[in-house]
Amino acid sequence: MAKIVIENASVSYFLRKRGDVAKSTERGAVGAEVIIGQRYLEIAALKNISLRLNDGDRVGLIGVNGSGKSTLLKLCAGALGVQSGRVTVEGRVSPQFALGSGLKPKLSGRQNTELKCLYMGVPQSSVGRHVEDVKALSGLGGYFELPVHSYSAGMRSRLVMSLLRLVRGEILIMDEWINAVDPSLSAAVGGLQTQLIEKAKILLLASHSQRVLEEWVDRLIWLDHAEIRADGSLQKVHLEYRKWLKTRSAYGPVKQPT
Ligand SMILES: Nc1ncnc2c1ncn2[C@@H]1O[C@H](COP(=O)(O)OP(=O)(O)OP(=O)(O)O)[C@@H](O)[C@H]1O
Repeated sequence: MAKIVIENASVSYFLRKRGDVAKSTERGAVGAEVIIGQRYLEIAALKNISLRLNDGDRVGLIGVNGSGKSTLLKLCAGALGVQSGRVTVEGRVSPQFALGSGLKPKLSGRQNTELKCLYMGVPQSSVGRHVEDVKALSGLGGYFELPVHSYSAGMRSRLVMSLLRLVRGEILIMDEWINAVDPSLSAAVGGLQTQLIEKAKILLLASHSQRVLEEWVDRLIWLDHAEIRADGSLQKVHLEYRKWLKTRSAYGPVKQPT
């Protein structure tokens, strides 16, 4: 049995105060509230979040930029602690969203893949096989042995997408859908993603794409300014979200009704 239970959890990021901090509390169209403390600026990324994900759940996360989606994914993946509240995770977590982050530009595709194997908990005895699998899927050929800083943007994407080979676990946590660079790879990676999602006991997926959400989830959680604004069926919550988007400006605070 896999489950995630979050009880009244709050997460803040803290930044050292520098310069004219008063301006940093100005409200824009995106992001969490910035609070001026004695020595630090506090960004309140999640406030009093409670939610429960059970075996079989296929859940999407939506919300405008900076509403807290990635922070919630990190919390569920055990990559962040809470300031208050409690998080209980039962089952092995696969944080797919972390695949592209932390690539070392000076290391080769092969060396980066070996490091990711360690991070993803691949047993030592099968690292070699997994690295060869990633190389084959990537189609990078000899470039797999060259430093990542020498790759084109598309080649880098190929490496990142091929790292999907290393993902395993009961709870699949995915950030924005990876956009494939060319059709030959997208078919292979798409197939791999489908297999992973079908095998997963719980899927938690943050995406701005209605098409992606409709394909994979049936429950939707809408985050707004660090809080859960709605949690329900995909159709109902997406409709509410779209209506709400029309009432606000993309550049500044919410429009006043005329
Ligand atoms: N490492 C960090 N240090 C400081 N603040 C951070 C950090 N990561 C996120 N934040 C802040 O926390 C808030 C929530 O960010 P988060 O990345 O969770 O949002 P998001 O909904 O995933 O956004 P997006 O759709 O743009 O990816 C934002 O206000 C952001 O500025």
